[in-house]
Amino acid sequence: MASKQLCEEDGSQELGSQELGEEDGSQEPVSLTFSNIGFSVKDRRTGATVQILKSISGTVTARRLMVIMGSSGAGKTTLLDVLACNLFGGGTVSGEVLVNGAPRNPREFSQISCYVTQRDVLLASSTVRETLLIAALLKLPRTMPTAAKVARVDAIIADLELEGCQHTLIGDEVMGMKGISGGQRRRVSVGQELVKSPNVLFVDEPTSGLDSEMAVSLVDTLVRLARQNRTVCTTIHQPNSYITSKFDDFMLLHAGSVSYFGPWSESVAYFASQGCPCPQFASGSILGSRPGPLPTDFYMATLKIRGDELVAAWAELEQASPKCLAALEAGEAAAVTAGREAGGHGMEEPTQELHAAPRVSWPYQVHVLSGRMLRMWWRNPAMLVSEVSQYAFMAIFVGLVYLQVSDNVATGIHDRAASMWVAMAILSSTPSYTSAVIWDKDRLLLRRETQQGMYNVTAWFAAKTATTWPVEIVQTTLFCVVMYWMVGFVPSAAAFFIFVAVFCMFQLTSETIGTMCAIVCGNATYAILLCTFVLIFLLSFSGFLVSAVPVYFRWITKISYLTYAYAAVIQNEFTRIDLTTEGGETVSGTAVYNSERSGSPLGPVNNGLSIAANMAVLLGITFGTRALAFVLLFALHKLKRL
Ligand SMILES: Nc1ncnc2c1ncn2[C@@H]1O[C@H](COP(=O)(O)OP(=O)(O)OP(=O)(O)O)[C@@H](O)[C@H]1O
Repeated sequence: MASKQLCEEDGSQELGSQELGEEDGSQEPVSLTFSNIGFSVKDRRTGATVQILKSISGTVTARRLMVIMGSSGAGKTTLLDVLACNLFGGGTVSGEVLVNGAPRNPREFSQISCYVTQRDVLLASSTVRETLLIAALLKLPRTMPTAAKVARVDAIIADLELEGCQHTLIGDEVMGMKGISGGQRRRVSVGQELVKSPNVLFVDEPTSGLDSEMAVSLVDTLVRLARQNRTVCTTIHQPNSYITSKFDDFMLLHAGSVSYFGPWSESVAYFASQGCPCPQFASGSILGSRPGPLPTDFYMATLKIRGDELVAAWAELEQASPKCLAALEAGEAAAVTAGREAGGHGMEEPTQELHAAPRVSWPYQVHVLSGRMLRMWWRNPAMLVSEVSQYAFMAIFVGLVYLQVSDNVATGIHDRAASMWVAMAILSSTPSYTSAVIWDKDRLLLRRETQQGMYNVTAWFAAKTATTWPVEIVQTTLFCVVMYWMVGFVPSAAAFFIFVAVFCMFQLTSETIGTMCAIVCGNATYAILLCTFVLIFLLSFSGFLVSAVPVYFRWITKISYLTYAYAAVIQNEFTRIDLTTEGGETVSGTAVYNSERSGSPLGPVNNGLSIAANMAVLLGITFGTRALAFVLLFALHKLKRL
């Protein structure tokens, strides 16, 4: 019943043909032909080339469900990655992929195709409904009314039987957020892709983690989608007999090569012709009346024993005659007739012009993403509380160590300077490490969703900055409020606000440095190592230690944000206070800062710039590093190295 709903919707019956018509206009039958596909990577240890896919050829046709099977490690996912233009992390692809007979344009192809990957990459803090709604809001054309987008989400929820958990969080056990089950996650991933009603749908192991009833229902959905003029290619693990009865075309891989490709219905006869009769169908089977293994189970078992032989036989056959392609063409004609008889879409001539629907505007992308990022904070109060209490605890710690510093020259100078230095050491490491760890989760979601064409990487970065920076500023302000008054710095509103402003810029820069390290390294462990190295480097070459820095490293003090931040807060404090000696003599703090008094320890800190000038440079560094982080992100995203 629910399934019917989705079909009707896709047939533009329910939601207004105007809006969907626009989208369906691009829903032309697409056939994907690939020949001699190879994929190789370099072995990290030996440097030798490892051939993962070897000369794979085939066709995926509209209205037919194409299933790729093979043992674990046979190359199914890699083949889907190649066909879906979803390769990350290097490797060399060879061969040719044609879309409706014309060379594939990856950009255009990504707009008409969708890929449900094996691993579900979903935002833990969103509910099922929100996840699908955000996909609909960002993926569907801007000309489509929001009500129609919501209606489509409703239809998908019904079709994938997610009504019962639509308001449940996706969740993440590692984060301590209880959420939906593994099977429900799989369905949400498929639903995210169905939102755009793609022409071509790649699905990697859609049934893994599902019970058999749900697996059948999902495969039924894929068949239905195929019959609606779509090209559907999927890998499936351990299908039951009901599921195999739905297969149209079938490719069997063994160690990166094809051992059979053609209509599913002909596979039994083909294996029999190679001396491997499937017991279930063999006449005079020794199994008698007992049911034999399913053909798929039999093929997998046979490949284990005679895999190389079957691969060689198939290669020979392919060279001799393109039998499989001819068979597929025959199969396609049958499917079209079946589609007509079933009252499906009328047959349209395949076209080579693939139209992309206009995407939603950039500000709208930022708006939707910002909302989602903000929700993440209040949906996960434990995370918010732990962040805030962490800063409060650190501030109390510094405050207690340097509680109410004296105005005595002997200790007052040192304690003020040291407390600020310790605060900066804390506010350089904490936010940078946190952002490096968070990036690890963000990266996968960003990669997946930009690959799905949901939004631009620029929109994500703008939303991230717009939502993270206010939280960072609140945390730093809290830190400063507690520490400033506990340590007993000069009781002046102007001095306090300058102190807060400098520390906020300092903290934002530290956070960006952590993000940059994470973007470059690609994982949190290496990012934290790199971050530690960078921060130690910058801390060692700034402040008190400047005079000890070798001449050839002096340039580092000039670019270190610590130099300017420290000079600003020290100057802000010392130029407003007077200190006293043991003998009761009054010493001006300004004189101490300007080293007009012999033995002043602040000489190396004074960089000759005013407070305003130091703050201006710090502001420039804050925005400069942010811009640099964006350039890095953008470049690695373009190079598919995220
Ligand atoms: N970038 C890569 N670098 C090194 N090896 C790779 C790379 N990509 C894939 N492989 C290797 O290629 C082989 C095929 O991997 P693939 O994920 O395509 O297999 P699969 O058939 O989908 O397996 P499964 O069913 O277990 O998911 C595996 O041995 C895998 O380790």
